Amino acid sequence: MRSPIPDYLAEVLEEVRGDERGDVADYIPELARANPDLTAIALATVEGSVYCVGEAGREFSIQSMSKPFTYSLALGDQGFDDVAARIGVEPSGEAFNEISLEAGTGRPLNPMINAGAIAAHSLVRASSTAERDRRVLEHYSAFAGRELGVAEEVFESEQSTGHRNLGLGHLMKAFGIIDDDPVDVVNGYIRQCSVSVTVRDLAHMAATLANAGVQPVTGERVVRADVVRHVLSVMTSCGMYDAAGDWLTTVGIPAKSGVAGGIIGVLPGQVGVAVFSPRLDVHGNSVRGIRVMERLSRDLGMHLMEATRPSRSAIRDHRVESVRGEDVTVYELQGDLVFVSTESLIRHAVENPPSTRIVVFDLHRVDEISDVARKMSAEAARRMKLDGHRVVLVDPNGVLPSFDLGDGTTPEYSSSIADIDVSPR
Ligand SMILES: NC(=O)CC[C@H](N)C(=O)O
Repeated sequence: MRSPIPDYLAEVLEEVRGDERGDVADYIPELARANPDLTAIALATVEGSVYCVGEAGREFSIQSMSKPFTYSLALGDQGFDDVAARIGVEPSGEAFNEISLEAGTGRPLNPMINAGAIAAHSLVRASSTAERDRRVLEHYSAFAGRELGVAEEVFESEQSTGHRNLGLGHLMKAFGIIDDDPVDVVNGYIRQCSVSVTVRDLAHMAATLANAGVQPVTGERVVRADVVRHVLSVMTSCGMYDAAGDWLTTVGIPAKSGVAGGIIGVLPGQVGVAVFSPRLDVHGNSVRGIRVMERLSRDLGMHLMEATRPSRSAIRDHRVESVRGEDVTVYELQGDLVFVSTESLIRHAVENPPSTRIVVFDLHRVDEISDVARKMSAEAARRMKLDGHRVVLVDPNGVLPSFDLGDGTTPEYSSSIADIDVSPR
């Protein structure tokens, strides 16, 4: 069988190919030379598979899609508080290159507009500009899972016309937001924007964010999960500049666009997608790219705010079973235990208190137990013990390693229900 997924993506691509609205960016001379008809889509999963259609091997500059990745490096280097002292997390509702800084402090509103991205670049720890450039490039490469390079002609082209960004750099230096030489910092920022990527690279980079910071193919942990959560939050509220609200309602996933025509989107826990097509709308976002994202969101059920069926019930079966002559209550659990599914389990046990001495939680069909679910079940188990029950866990896959019930004791484990020790204690 041939996978239907590339065929589906090809159909989406064909649907937008004829759309000739918008113009390629021309304020960076090198970008004005782009072929406006190129279009490519890539989708990469958190399991490492990737599907590409269109001109997917074509390299183009990452531009502003670099911003979340540099921000993640700065957050890892400096910590949340020190970064927040210099860069806000509020949507600006303004164009990406707006010359606007917070009144009084000179702090850029967020790291997705140029001002904030320049400040974030300056916060990447390094003892020289060359080292900073190298660390940034290595960081992006780790996300992509291959060694990336800089398109020197794009760098030089933007450097020769980057007066607005230089202006922002000087302003922020005057406000003490950046410590280093503003010309060096802005050059470094322009260099990061000039890194060459394909949609395939970008999809893997986005999938690494979707995978809580672990590159799905190489298995490398590139950033901490708490950093990813922070970055995705800021992408959600600020990633599409003055179109962020419209984007969140229609597409509904954290995303970032670049003026070379790329857009990345991240569906946490599932996929990273990337689109490339150089014609831009007035906000500087790819026209065809937006249409592709809208369609994928609709077809693939990607909108984050989709009120889906509540997590599946945790209880697959609740029965009383006889083990060598003794009745035991068995709760057979399933799926991922998160707050709501554990709540429903506890509620069920409160409303229908087990009548047997031994109560068994059979976890062999449970995939994962979240932190809060583990704490809730430990407390519930402790209370069941206080009510006079013996609580036994059947956990052949080791999803719930031994833990303190909160009273200095640990739970009892059994390899199977049939093996439970029913002798009186
Ligand atoms: N939106 C963008 O992609 C802008 C990036 C570009 N390098 C700039 O600073 O103007």
